[in-house]
Amino acid sequence: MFHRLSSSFSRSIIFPKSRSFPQHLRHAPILSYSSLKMTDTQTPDNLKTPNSSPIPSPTKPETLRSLEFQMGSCFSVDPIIPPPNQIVIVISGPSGVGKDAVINKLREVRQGLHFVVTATSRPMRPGEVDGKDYFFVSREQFLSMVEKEELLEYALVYGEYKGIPKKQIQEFMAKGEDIVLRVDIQGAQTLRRILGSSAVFVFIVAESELAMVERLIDRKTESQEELLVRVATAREEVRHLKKFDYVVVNAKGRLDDAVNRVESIIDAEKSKVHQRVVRI
Ligand SMILES: Nc1ncnc2c1ncn2[C@@H]1O[C@H](COP(=O)(O)OP(=O)(O)OP(=O)(O)O)[C@@H](O)[C@H]1O
Repeated sequence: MFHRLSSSFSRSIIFPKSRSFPQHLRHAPILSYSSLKMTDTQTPDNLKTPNSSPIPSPTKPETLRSLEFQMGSCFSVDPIIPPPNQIVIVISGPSGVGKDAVINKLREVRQGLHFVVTATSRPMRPGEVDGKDYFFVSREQFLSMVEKEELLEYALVYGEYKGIPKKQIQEFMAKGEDIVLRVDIQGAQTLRRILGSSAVFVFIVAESELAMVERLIDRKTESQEELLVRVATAREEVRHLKKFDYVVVNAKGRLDDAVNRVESIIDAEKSKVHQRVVRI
């Protein structure tokens, strides 16, 4: 290193021909051999002068200017890589695995995400809030949205319509937010056809079938008949796992772990060299 520096500095300096090289740097101090920082103990004997005064070290700005001069251009303050693209993350899984629980927690702990509010024709459950949990609309209103092509995807789920309003996604992506969609397996399949690999698909599972069924029973929002349909459907739905990009286990009492895992997926996606590009 020492040899390379000293020999290059001892040669005459040729000004770069680049037009971009700023005028003021043409007069910038050039680091010479004598200005290289070197403590007395490191100085070779044959270079020591009697009663030599301490050699002043170049300041940081001087070093920078000198390096810029030798590189032939100024160092840019622009980011080396552009900011990551916004992502669309689709969270799905069988009924009762805890999709809403994961999403509600994610909402609390992570900034910069927009959780798309799905439109549905199903009646409100106790504790649900219109515009927060879902946009509750009549069947007629829902079908009118379908006709006007205002929905990215829609489906008839357990006898009720559910659909994703396109405008909401476009608006929040324009604001720089990442989009979280919460859909059932049927919806995820349709979204995969529409969005392909431009979106990230995450499958939430319970640790076991029994745990999932117990959660549904404990939730006390379905009748015995409805429970049977959901459980039978869930058993079939687990087979769709292979069409997803990631799987997250939401084990009993371990909701935070599941949410951390989803956050890690978002972080990994944001760090991808080849970013996904979503157009809706
Ligand atoms: N990790 C967990 N440990 C214990 N209970 C949980 C956990 N995750 C969710 N639950 C509970 O399980 C029940 C079902 O969860 P949730 O409603 O979020 O499921 P879901 O997948 O959104 O269901 P659906 O698709 O039917 O709407 C809820 O009562 C919820 O509080």
